[in-house]
Amino acid sequence: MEGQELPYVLIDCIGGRYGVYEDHAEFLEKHFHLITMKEYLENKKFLSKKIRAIYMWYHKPVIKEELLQSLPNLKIVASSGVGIDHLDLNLLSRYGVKVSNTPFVVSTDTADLGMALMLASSRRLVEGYQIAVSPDTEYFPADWLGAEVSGATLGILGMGTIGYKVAERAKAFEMKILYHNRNQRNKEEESAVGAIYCKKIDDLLQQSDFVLLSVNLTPQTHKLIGKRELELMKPTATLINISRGLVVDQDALVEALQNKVIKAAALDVTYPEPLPRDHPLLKLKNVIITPHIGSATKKTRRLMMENMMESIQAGLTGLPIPNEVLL
Ligand SMILES: O=C(O)[C@H](O)CO
Repeated sequence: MEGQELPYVLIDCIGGRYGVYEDHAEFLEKHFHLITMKEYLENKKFLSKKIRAIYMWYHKPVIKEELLQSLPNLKIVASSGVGIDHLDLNLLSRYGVKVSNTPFVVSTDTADLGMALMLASSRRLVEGYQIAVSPDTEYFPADWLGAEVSGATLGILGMGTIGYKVAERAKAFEMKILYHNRNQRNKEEESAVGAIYCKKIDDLLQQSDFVLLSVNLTPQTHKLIGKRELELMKPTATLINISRGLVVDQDALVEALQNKVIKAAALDVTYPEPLPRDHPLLKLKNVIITPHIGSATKKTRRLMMENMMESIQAGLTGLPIPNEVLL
């Protein structure tokens, strides 16, 4: 409203790999007074009482207790994306700070990426590209074959919104779909996509040609896939991870890939991100890695920003917060 001061909202920075996009910042500045971390640190005395919300774009700024102590009027943290493993919800709740995320707008793109990774890995797109552009390689190497996706068995670990969207896509590829959910079995969704519920993860691992991880990272799913689980998979199977790197024991994965315990891996997430340049996963031919781009399309990132803006506005005016994350 005219004459009224815009609410002060803390962001990490504008621009760069994890910074708020410039066009998003331009839009947000119509509604908020954006303060970067740098500005905040330079003028802490004045700003600490002013800031009422944090706009947390790609897990930044990092929120530690010290920051919360210095922001007495902080009401809400709006976090981009669906995963909230980077937030200490108990700590935030102790400081009376509400949290929101953007779960629904990211699911379609993330599911698309899961399919893209499965297809790229099975049909060896990255290697194929290298063959096509390399002047020295034989153009159609005789024994250079991929594996078929259509008709193969896909095991989805974590049939939430993203997992379900992967299943819808896999159905169109005539795949046999298995799934496992720790907590709920959804019979309606299951029959809509023709998926078969596996009560035991082990059954899913043993039967799948592709195992796709779309679980949240929680203490229960931390390193859910380790040496034992990899050994249960078929030697011809591929592991696809669109959830969080820490859902997989990465050392065990490297070993399994080097020793051909499983055939391949296609990963949008690792730990750390990015991997150190000399990491063994970057040297293996049977691995495809993308830089955590599940939601990285123009439209989705814009929707995420709009969701976050709406949550902050609701949080600051006492209205119900869309996509509030409850403890
Ligand atoms: O959780 C998500 O939506 C993305 O992986 C970014 O954190």
